[in-house]
Amino acid sequence: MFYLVGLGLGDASDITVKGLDIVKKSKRVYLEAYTSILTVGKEALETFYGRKLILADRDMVEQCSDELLADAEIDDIALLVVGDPLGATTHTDLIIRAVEKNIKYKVIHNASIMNAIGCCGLQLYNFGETVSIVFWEETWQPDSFYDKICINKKLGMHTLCLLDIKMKEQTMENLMKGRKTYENPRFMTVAQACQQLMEIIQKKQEQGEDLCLRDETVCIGVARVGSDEQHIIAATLKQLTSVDMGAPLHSLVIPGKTHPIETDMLRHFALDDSVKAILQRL
Ligand SMILES: C[S@@+](CC[C@H](N)C(=O)[O-])C[C@H]1O[C@@H](n2cnc3c(N)ncnc32)[C@H](O)[C@@H]1O
Repeated sequence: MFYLVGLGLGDASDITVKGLDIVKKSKRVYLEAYTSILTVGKEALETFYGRKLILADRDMVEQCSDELLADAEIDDIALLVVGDPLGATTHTDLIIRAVEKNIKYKVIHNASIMNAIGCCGLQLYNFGETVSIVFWEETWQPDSFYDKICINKKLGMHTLCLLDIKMKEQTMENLMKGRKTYENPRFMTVAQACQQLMEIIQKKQEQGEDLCLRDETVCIGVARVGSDEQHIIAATLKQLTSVDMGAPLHSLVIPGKTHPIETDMLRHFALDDSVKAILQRL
């Protein structure tokens, strides 16, 4: 059997009882560590699970699935994925390859950023399409995520923005060994995402386009959701460009039309009185 086991969002103890049983009994256990991270490294997971884990990089999962799935017809093989195995990260390609090899599979679900984002006070029912904000390079500065945010906003829907992770192989290994020396840029911060959004707004303004986002639009930055160090700040887009949300992972939420209860919750996370005043007028 091939198991995809979700690890949740916080630390080693967020695995489900069912997931832990599978980890303990599986012949090989891989840890997918390139799409997301926990606040603890591989060693802490190994100590908690009481067994060794094999690091699975993007190449192994996407190009060398034969190696990963080897003997899964007869033995139990598990792939651990931070969050939910099918939340935001699509591991469906791996499932398709298992099915094509006549390997049975099971998904053990867990909390995902896709549902835990409810912690910011906005109703999950009212979210539109999730977008990814990628690191800009000198010659590659895509802004299609802005258009999607505008489509959601026009429909009154909130947007969850997942922020880019650029990981070198060595970086991943260091991280998984629990070394918390995060070089920049590796995990996009809320401030970096807001900076890129401000640049897009400025460009659109110069081109005379209608704007769906402004410097003073209240947005919500979240960091390390689901961990003991979870941090949530509601502030204007401009303010968020200089707010330090601390260690990764970060996400950004752009509210659409807010219900009074949602606004009440946002007020609890307001950076200062000026943000509370804007929320009061929504
Ligand atoms: C590609 S998604 C992987 C999602 C994961 N499989 C899940 O179900 O949560 C990774 C992105 O989600 C966001 N993210 C994941 N976990 C997070 C957390 N605990 N706090 C804040 N953002 C998080 C970050 O923007 C990160 O770059």
